[in-house]
Amino acid sequence: MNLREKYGIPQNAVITIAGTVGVGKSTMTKALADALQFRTSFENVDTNPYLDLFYDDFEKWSFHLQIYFLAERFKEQKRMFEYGGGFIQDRSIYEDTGIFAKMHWEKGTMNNVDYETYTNLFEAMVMTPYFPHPDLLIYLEGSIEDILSRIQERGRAMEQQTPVDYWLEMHQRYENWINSFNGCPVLRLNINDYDLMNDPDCSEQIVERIGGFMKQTSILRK
Ligand SMILES: Nc1ncnc2c1ncn2[C@@H]1O[C@H](COP(=O)(O)OP(=O)(O)O)[C@@H](O)[C@H]1O
Ligand SMILES: Nc1ncnc2c1ncn2[C@H]1C[C@H](O)[C@@H](COP(=O)(O)O)O1
Repeated sequence: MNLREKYGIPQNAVITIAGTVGVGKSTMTKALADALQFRTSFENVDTNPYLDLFYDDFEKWSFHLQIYFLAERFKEQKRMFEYGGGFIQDRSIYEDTGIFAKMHWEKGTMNNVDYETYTNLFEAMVMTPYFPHPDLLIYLEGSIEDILSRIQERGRAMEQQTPVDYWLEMHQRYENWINSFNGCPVLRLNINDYDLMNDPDCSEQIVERIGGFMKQTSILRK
């Protein structure tokens, strides 16, 4: 019996991994997809035509980048639906609007007209009964010190040159955002409570928690 069957996780489940930049979403996505034999849906940073430009000039490129991310995530949503689920997704679509677009608008690096155009489009596409929400959102949380050292260790040039205040603000916004998020069930995992790099049993422990949590939330929803 595989881990998915052992812990009663439905074959068609869609699990999305949320959390601030550098917290460990991609690493968790790979580990869970391997453990559950699920497909992955990644953000593709290397082929994103706006990301470098955006980090060089937030004001000029924030609208273009948000539209690009929205289109990419929507296409991924369609792909997951067409396969009939069974996916681990690296970052949820909700973070684009709830964290990034909102933060740039409030900081003045996205103007009012662009923000309104973007939010109207987002709501028309996502906030409808036709949009399938994930079965579970796993929220990865950790201290800002650990997250900054992970961003450093990963070494993406565009992120290294960004002032630390940007990451501090984002970290704070994530905490506020997740406390009021109600788009789907949320399981919080603290990055100090597992060690995907050195502990071979850790994936199974996480799958066990997911299975228990999904069982509990499906009973509560009945
Ligand atoms: N459980 C972990 N323990 C130690 N380092 C980790 C862990 N998960 C991720 N990392 C490291 O932290 C950095 C950021 O991880 P990544 O998965 O790319 O984050 P995200 O996708 O959230 O931006 C990478 O260098 C990765 O190797
Ligand atoms: N919606 C977004 N707006 C601005 N920047 C974004 C958005 N989504 C992702 N990003 C950036 C943040 C990182 O530099 C890369 C990849 O994110 P990661 O958390 O490392 O997977 O894209």
